[in-house]
Amino acid sequence: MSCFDLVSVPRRSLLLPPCLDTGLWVMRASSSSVLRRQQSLISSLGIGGYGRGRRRVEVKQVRSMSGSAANVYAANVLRAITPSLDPSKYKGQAGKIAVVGGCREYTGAPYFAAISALKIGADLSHVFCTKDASPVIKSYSPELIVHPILEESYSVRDEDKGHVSSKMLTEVGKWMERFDCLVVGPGLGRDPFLLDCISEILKLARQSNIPIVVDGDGLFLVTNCLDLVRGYPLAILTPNINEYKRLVQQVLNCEVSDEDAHQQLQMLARQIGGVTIMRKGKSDLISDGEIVKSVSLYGSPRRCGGQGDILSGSVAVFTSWARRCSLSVENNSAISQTSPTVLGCVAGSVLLRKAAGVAFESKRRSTLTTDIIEVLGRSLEELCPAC
Ligand SMILES: NC(=O)C1=CN([C@@H]2O[C@H](COP(=O)(O)OP(=O)(O)OC[C@H]3O[C@@H](n4cnc5c(N)ncnc54)[C@H](OP(=O)(O)O)[C@@H]3O)[C@@H](O)[C@H]2O)[C@@H](O)CC1
Ligand SMILES: Nc1ncnc2c1ncn2[C@@H]1O[C@H](COP(=O)(O)OP(=O)(O)OP(=O)(O)O)[C@@H](O)[C@H]1O
Ligand SMILES: [Mg+2]
Repeated sequence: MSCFDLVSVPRRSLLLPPCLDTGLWVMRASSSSVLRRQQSLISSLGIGGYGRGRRRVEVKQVRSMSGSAANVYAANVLRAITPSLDPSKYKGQAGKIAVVGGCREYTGAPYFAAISALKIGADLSHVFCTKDASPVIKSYSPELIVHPILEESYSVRDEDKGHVSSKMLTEVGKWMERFDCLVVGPGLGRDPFLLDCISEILKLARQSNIPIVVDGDGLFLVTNCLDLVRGYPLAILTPNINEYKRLVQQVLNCEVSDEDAHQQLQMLARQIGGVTIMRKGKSDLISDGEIVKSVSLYGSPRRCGGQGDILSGSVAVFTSWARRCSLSVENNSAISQTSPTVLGCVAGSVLLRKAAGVAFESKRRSTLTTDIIEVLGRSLEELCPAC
């Protein structure tokens, strides 16, 4: 069964799978309305670029553009896994996300991840952070549920560490089963005691079969202790350029290759036992060791810090939606074999890039992460209208 079968949810069905290698499309219904829908999807993506002195390039032909085909595929995945707004649903059904991160130095990163999850459509978003970071994060937004339970070495005496660690684990444990996805690492810092505690949280999440997006300092931890995620199919690693380099050196014992980027990523994911990895960059490359997908929608030329944090929160929401989709008996026949973690990465990436592009259109050089968060809803609406 092809991955694109997943996007044949009736309300949103448009196309059969693009052959991403050739960029060719096969029409399910040979009607001009399909073409029109295709064009409208492309225009909602805003495919084009912002070269010097150049506005968006209008796309006239789908057939010859394998990059664009991949982007349309990504938008279709997003549309397929995004749940409809059904009045019979109750709070929590659209997702409960928890971000584990936030310390003295970094309070922005966990906030960006957690608020993005809400803006995209999750019902509840929690943050587990250090005691110092908590009042700051709470003051950014009343929407977030903030748990000041983590401690760094400087605030704990050596003899108290065992007790503090088990108390923290008990606290997190009380909530764990309720979460649909965990994001571990944005703004966590690298305090050794804190990272030891995080290892225990990772083990607990794994026992509870909860998807885990590992980002930022969570990747620093996991790269040095791969067994924490090895062989766990619900683990998603989202490395940036530095984090990917460390991962490749540690696991494959070689340098990052841009020529064999797809093969290297696939090999890396396999070597860690089939975790999903999204290598962030000019194109986001995603692999679970079986398949490799790429999202290269143009986005924005601004590289302000925090965009990866938005992405981690988004991937968490879309992964939990994709899982729900594949668990649903009703949809089973139409759902592809593609793992929900890969689908979640694809959807998160296309949305972030679209929103970054929208924000850049108005803010230009002054575009910041908060500007991108502000247009997440509008961007999602353009890709997947609520009604
Ligand atoms: N507004 C906010 O709150 C934001 C907070 N953010 C948060 O920042 C954290 C780091 O993420 P990042 O993306 O800067 O890490 P990255 O590119 O690997 O490193 C760049 C260089 O710095 C160095 N280095 C990093 N940490 C170090 C440490 N503790 N101690 C010493 N060196 C350290 C690193 O060195 P290396 O790892 O190679 O030793 C590399 O040379 C992470 O928690 C992220 O979520 C971001 O999300 C942005 C918005
Ligand atoms: N050269 C680029 N062109 C287009 N998009 C890019 C480029 N580099 C990164 N991105 C996109 O920006 C998003 C964040 O990636 P980035 O590498 O900045 O993550 P990060 O360093 O972890 O961010 P953060 O500052 O939040 O930690 C990803 O979706 C990525 O694809
Ligand atoms: Mg990052």
